[in-house]
Amino acid sequence: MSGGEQKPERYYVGVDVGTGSVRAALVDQSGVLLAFADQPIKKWEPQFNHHEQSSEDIWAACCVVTKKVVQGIDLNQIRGLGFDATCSLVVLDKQFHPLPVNHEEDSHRNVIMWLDHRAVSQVNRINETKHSVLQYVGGVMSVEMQAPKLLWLKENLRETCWDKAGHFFDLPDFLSWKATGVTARSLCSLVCKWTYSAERGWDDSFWKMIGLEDFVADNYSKIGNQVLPPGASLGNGLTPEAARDLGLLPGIAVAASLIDAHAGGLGVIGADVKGHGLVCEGQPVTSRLAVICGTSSCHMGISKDPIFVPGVWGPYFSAMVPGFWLNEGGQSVTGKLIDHMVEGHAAFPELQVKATARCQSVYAYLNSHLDLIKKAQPVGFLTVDLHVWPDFHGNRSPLADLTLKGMVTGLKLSQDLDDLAILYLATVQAIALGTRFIIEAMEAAGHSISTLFLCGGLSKNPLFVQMHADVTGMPVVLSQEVESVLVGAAILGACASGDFASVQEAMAKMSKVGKVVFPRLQDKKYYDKKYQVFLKLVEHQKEYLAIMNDN
Ligand SMILES: Nc1ncnc2c1ncn2[C@@H]1O[C@H](COP(=O)(O)OP(=O)(O)O)[C@@H](O)[C@H]1O
Ligand SMILES: O=C(CO)[C@H](O)[C@H](O)COP(=O)(O)O
Repeated sequence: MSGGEQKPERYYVGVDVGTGSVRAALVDQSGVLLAFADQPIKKWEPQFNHHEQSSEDIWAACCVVTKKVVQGIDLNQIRGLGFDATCSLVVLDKQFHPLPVNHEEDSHRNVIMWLDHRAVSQVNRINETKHSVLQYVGGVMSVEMQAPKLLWLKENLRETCWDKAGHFFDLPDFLSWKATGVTARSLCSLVCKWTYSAERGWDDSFWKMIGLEDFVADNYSKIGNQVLPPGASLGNGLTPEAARDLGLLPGIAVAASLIDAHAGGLGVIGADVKGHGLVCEGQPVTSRLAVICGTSSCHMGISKDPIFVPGVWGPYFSAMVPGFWLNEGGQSVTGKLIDHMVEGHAAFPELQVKATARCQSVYAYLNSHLDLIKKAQPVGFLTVDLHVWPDFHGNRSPLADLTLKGMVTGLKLSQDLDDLAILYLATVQAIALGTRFIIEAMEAAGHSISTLFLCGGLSKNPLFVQMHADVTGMPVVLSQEVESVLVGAAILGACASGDFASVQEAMAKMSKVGKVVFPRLQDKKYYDKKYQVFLKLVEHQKEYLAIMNDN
């Protein structure tokens, strides 16, 4: 806790539910984190591509971390509470009790996680309709969105789940309901994951066409017919029951929520960049791309007018920054891919022992190991003959092809630590090359991006950050607060409290530039060649498929 007599008197609590853990922070009016706590959450993978969680487990973790960050604080000084979360699907019955989303009928597991790919046949059928709502999700609906998952539940768990269901929530909206008892949904979740339009509302013809006419018949009461902008104050604020659970006072303002990537965007994109030598200083905010890198990476670009980017989600109106359109590019697994590559390598046990002996994370150890083996050359040059295509969980953007697979070329008959470190480097580079691929698609459609604003767990990795700068040729801005997603959640609480007149005002006051990492332009030629190979990899993958499918 920071001391001093000038302590601001108004605090906000931000709660961020990621894929692997729940985090909370106590944040002051200038966006400084005064306390932080985190807690892992449970995940189940009962079969390949099925990923489930428990809303009760998640809420319990929210309570643990919130109680921790407000310890020792005069609770009267806490003015507002904001939640963000992954865009997972929570299913409750008519009495708001959890319903099973699995064949095992385990009602504890009532959340289909965002990365769950069970609804492939459903999403293919939805895309075949070519309905006009698909224009607003990049032209192709993702299996990670809610409509295919809902259809899967109707087709596969009719009696045990679908017929009993009373409420389908996006996880961010579940949390605000739990805190306030208000079932209103956030415009962010409904627009980005449920095909709701900020201008036109629900499109009856879409739900009828895909076989979910049930929602139309009951006026969308199960998926939300009251919609509020993120940061709007909900009902009478925190209920006495939720206040007891969270260790806060009843009645404090609770905001309509955001999806986690969008909260990260709010936490970083509005910062005052004066004095950092950044080209975006003289440019509109639309020249900034927020990249939120955790289990997945999300590339959030805003525009004054709608921009249709094939394979990039959106354009979504007012889903992140009010009054702006949002395009959201993404890579479904990034942090998860790095962990997969590192943990699956034969030298991982040796890495763990050595990193533990030095009291380092495995990533910090690998980064210093790469520095040792690179000798005089730049570290990135160690992968001259090792290339990775990172779509181990399909391509979210800009190809929007969930059938794509990962590729590695340049393997040797070696399984030592050097080999692991270089494979890790090639994976990090592949993720950065994927970001470049997304940026090029966004620019080809009309965006003009000059600067990246990175946050999320992977932004703590200096190699990941430098590779994003080198591969894209753009400066990367890191925020003063590493946990910028939590600043975004706190901005919501601050807006709900009425202490700021608008989300824009809160963003300008609460997000701050920390460090800027510039690209090593002298290495540009090398990364241009790596990018050329990168694009060839997917071309070749498609060729292999065509050969194998040829009768
Ligand atoms: N200190 C660190 N150094 C390097 N990478 C890290 C660090 N902490 C987390 N990561 C990476 O970030 C990922 C998780 O990011 P996080 O934002 O916590 O995810 P989520 O929000 O999805 O729960 C992990 O998969 C890991 O690869
Ligand atoms: O779809 C998304 C945002 O629209 C995110 O990928 C999803 O919410 C998971 O986020 P994270 O990788 O931070 O856990």
